[in-house]
Amino acid sequence: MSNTFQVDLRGIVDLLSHHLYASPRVYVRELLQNAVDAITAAEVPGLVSITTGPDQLRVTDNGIGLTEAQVHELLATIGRSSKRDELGFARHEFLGQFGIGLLSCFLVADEIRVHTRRAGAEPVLWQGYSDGRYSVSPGDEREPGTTVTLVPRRGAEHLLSGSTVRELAELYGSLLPVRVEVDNVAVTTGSLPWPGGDLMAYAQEVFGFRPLDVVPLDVPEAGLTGVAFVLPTPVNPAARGGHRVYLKRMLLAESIEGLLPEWAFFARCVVDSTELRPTASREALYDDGLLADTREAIADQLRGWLVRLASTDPRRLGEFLSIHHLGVKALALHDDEMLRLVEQWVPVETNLGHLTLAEFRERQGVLRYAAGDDEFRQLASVAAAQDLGVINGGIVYNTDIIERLATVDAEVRAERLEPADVAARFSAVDAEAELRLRPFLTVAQRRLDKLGCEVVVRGFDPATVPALYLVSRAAAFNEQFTASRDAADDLWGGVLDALSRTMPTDRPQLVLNHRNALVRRVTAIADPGLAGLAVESLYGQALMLGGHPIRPADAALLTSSFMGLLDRAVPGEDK
Ligand SMILES: Nc1ncnc2c1ncn2[C@@H]1O[C@H](COP(=O)(O)OP(=O)(O)OP(=O)(O)O)[C@@H](O)[C@H]1O
Repeated sequence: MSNTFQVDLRGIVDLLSHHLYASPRVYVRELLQNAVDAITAAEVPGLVSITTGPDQLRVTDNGIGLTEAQVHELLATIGRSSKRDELGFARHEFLGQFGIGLLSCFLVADEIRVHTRRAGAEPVLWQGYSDGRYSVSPGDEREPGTTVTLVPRRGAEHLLSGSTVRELAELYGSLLPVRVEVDNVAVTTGSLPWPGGDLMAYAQEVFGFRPLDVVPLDVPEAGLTGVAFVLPTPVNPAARGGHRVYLKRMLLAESIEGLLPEWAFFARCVVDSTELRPTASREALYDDGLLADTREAIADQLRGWLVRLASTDPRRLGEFLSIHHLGVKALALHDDEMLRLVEQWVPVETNLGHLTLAEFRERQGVLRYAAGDDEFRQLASVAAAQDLGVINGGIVYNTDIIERLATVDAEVRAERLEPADVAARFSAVDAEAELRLRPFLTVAQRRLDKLGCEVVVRGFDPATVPALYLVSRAAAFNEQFTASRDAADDLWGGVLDALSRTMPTDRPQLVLNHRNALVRRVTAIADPGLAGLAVESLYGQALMLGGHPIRPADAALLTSSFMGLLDRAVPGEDK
């Protein structure tokens, strides 16, 4: 036995309003679309005229109209559309295709009236109700075309008011190639705002900003033209910005995602396409191969813009990067194009001044970086004095970008600056001076032994730096390790003790600069007590200069050495 599906219209309308369309306001778009399609089918110079009033809304077109048979077939059959071919494919020239758009009127009205006439046929009046009934009767005499009348549902009157309808018709339809009037005033502009025109003003109007630059877009395979506006202020690349997309000049939505690759976060586009397809809700682009190709083509055009800027207008590129460098750098971590852009164009802080990574590599042969800001500050001037370039890897993403460059490009060498690299370039003091320093060094070493620090004297530039506290990575690990062992309970402490026997034992060093006049005077102090206090002070100063953590033992030492020096510096007798 074969039966036919029954359709519960209320259920379908509920489905549309709550699950398909984001807002009942889309009914204006659907009515406009049907009118424009009817005009396209009729191949006449068209006019869509919308009139509003307290009791009803009317949309009249001089399009192809419907015969009585078509009214039964098309208006009363959900999912039936005249805009698909025999094989069910959307016919290219039309906006609609799904055969459900008219139902959106039930989001705002309980009754839809369609008064229509096909040239050479009798006029027909179709009345459909949201409870699923419909009737067909002979219509009054009229010109070929169609008038759709909606009677507002109670509570939905504001959605059919003159001002709302005008706003919506303008929003969706302002670029349509067919003239559309609301209460006798045109809402259509008749032409696309690009390629000519005042696009700066246009961006201000639609997006509310004055772009840094305007990039024309053209993707013939998607029948796409438009513009990308480059944002004049920084944005978070993770916050997806939508694009304004028109399909066959009808607005799809103001905030469409997926049109640009993630790295192009700095652009907002307005485009019109004849080939891209909408989803059934007409609120998003259908995600197919054509959309992927289009995305790629737009990406190429934006990339081309960046490359062009680099060669023709570096000043503007600099401006662009100073606004968007954080986003560009963030994306450089997973996008090779952006990585190259950063390498070539984004200046980073180095101890040789601000340079791009490419410039730095050209001069130094290697991307040598200090992993943290503190490490950089401590070593920058000393390393520079030894002709050792170093990049501040402590600034956002720098270290990750440098390491990634070395991973993707075999030619690039990245090297983390080890304090030992700097120290290796220091010169030893001569044998005679060494001998003279010995008593001082013995005192100094005794004072700093309890802090696990080794004291050495070397000559290095700049002479203004009296002392450096150098911690190799192994020593830094050792320090942390000792701190956790001290804090651990017996069982865990035992495990850590056993481990410590397998660890390298190099200790942090306090390197006193023999070229520094003060240090030279300190090393010549005959009084061991005063020499000890001076070394402790230099130790404290070097710790702070390098931004090293001050442990409780260091703090105690700093206080006692300061008090000791003060005691000796201030004249007078204790009572
Ligand atoms: N103003 C009109 N003039 C002539 N025919 C119309 C008009 N409005 C609707 N129709 C006919 O009714 C059919 C159904 O319209 P409906 O809006 O439900 O779907 P559609 O436009 O085909 O597709 P979509 O769901 O994508 O909008 C259309 O295919 C068209 O044949």
